[in-house]
Amino acid sequence: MSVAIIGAGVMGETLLSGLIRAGRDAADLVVGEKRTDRAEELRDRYGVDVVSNVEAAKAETVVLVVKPQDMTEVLGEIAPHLRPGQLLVSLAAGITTALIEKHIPDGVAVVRVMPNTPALVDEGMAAISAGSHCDEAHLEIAEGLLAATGRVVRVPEKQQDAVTAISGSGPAYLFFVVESMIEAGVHLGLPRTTATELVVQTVVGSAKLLRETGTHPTVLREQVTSPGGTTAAAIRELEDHKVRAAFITAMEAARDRSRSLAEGLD
Ligand SMILES: NC(=O)C1=CN([C@@H]2O[C@H](COP(=O)(O)OP(=O)(O)OC[C@H]3O[C@@H](n4cnc5c(N)ncnc54)[C@H](OP(=O)(O)O)[C@@H]3O)[C@@H](O)[C@H]2O)C=CC1
Ligand SMILES: O=C(O)[C@@H]1CCC=N1
Repeated sequence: MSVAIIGAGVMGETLLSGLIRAGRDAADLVVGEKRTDRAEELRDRYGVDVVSNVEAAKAETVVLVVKPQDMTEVLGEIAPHLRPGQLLVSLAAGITTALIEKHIPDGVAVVRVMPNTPALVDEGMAAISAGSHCDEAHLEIAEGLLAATGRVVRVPEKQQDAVTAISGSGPAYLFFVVESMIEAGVHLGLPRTTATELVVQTVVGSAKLLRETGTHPTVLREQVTSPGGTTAAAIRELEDHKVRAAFITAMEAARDRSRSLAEGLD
């Protein structure tokens, strides 16, 4: 099964590297990339063929990983070369399957995916939704691609903007918390390297605890919070600074931005 990736930036290269790690034959993968220096880099690094978008559009499965703003231009370029029976998988935030279907021939199936960057270490979280001409076999192909780099769930497409706000952008919020805790450690007088090691291992350990025990995060937080102790003092400050409310409004903003990304594209 041949797979083309059009748009090999951060997310496109993440998917490409995951497919290679998972044992896909580089001979069955092609990348659509215009910049010659980048094409050379990808050829050297992964042993894949780097071709024009038009050439890439001949693959059985074509994965679009360009920015939402570039999507209609790329669709316009490849649409005359797509044929019924192919599968088009879009990883772009905010771009609906209906918008994509307007630009391509009838009979080309579309799957919308929201992945995230932990896919780079095979701990990705991807949510997939079917377009209107998509059957179970198409969904399984898309699932197979994303399962190479982590977990995959199916969601109704109307949930994709919320998914984008939670797991798509989510790694950035956690890195922001990590940065903030490291700065706090430095503020408290710890060497930066020590603060970094303490925070990174605390995040990894806490994530493992959540996943491996399946215990509710509230219970896990209560287990850390000794009566009248240090954690209670810190959590009170986080509540006073409305950090919980800030998370909700931040994710509403991400959801709204996802909804508006396709504005002006038709
Ligand atoms: N980064 C993330 O965490 C996530 C990203 N996504 C989605 O993935 C998509 C890509 O995002 P990201 O990887 O961050 O962005 P990048 O800017 O890193 O990647 C976009 C890539 O598309 C290339 N490109 C632009 N126009 C064309 C074209 N006409 N033909 C071929 N390639 C083209 C760009 O090349 P050049 O640099 O030469 O312009 C660039 O390499 C977006 O739609 C985003 O919503 C989804 C989930 C998570
Ligand atoms: O910031 C963005 O728009 C993309 C989509 C989800 C994560 N990164």
